[in-house]
Amino acid sequence: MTTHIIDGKRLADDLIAEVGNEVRRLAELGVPAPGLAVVLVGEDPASAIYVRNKIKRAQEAGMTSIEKRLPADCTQDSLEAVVEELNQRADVHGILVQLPLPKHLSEERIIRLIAPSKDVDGFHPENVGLLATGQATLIPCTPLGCLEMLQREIGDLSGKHAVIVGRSNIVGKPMANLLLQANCTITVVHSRSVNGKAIARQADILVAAVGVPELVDETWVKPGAVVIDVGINAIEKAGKRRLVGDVNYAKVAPYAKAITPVPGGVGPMTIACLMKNTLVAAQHASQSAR
Ligand SMILES: Nc1nc(=O)c2c([nH]1)NC[C@@H]1CN(c3ccc(C(=O)N[C@@H](CCC(=O)O)C(=O)O)cc3)C=[N+]21
Repeated sequence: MTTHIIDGKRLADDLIAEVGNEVRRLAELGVPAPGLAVVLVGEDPASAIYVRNKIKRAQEAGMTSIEKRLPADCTQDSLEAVVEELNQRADVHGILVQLPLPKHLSEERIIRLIAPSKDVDGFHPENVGLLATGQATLIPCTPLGCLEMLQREIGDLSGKHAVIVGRSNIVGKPMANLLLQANCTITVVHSRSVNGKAIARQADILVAAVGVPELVDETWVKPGAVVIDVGINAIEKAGKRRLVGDVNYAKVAPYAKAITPVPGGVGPMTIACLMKNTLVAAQHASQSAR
């Protein structure tokens, strides 16, 4: 059996090109360019790299982008003031506040403050509720990218047993809702599950989103499963920093029908879906302005 390696980088390039075409088509109709605002609190170098990447991709897709930086010790009020200003701005259609925030700030309050129509992460409780009831327009970027890859790989997902490892608000839970919408049978396993490995081994679709480097090895995987690795963990190996997923790629790949690599899998698709969501938010804004 040859394993298909899902090329997230190429799919992301394709998706961003599609978004770019739509942005240009809208420009010809006089619709202003979609605008994305990224808010970064603190100086974490990894976060700074992601933010730079998001800004670069937005420009590639013909969007405008602004970056707001606040010091790591900023107050809740000062961050809230930035979000409120972005909520008001007509040229900003998407707002992303890079998470996690420093401990002294309330993520929950910030997420609730972002206008739901500009919440391109899909984290606001209103958007979470719309996703859970099948009415979503802004769907969390990572699960959306995973769904896109699964549909390209498998086609119709109806009746497939999807096991999601991890229950975070940003990946595990929305992934479960999205795959349920796509008619999968869903199991979510997590740190308190009894024998999660045996459950994972029943999966046609296995999504690993726990943030534990290389947790999932071949003993977790049914031969022929499609494996999606959401983890992006920086580890030291032989004195060098490198990125690994939540899946032990070398051990799992020979058994999988298809698998996403790290890097070059879910990560680039997450950013492409952010661009897609920003376009969707801008389209809605221009429709409601008419
Ligand atoms: N409000 C919010 N929304 C997010 O979507 C969000 C966030 N906060 N905080 C941080 C995480 C992380 N994240 C990544 C996206 C793409 C790559 C990515 O493209 N990674 C490349 C590798 C990049 C490298 O080499 O370091 C890859 O997997 O191929 C990584 C990480 C989005 N996040």
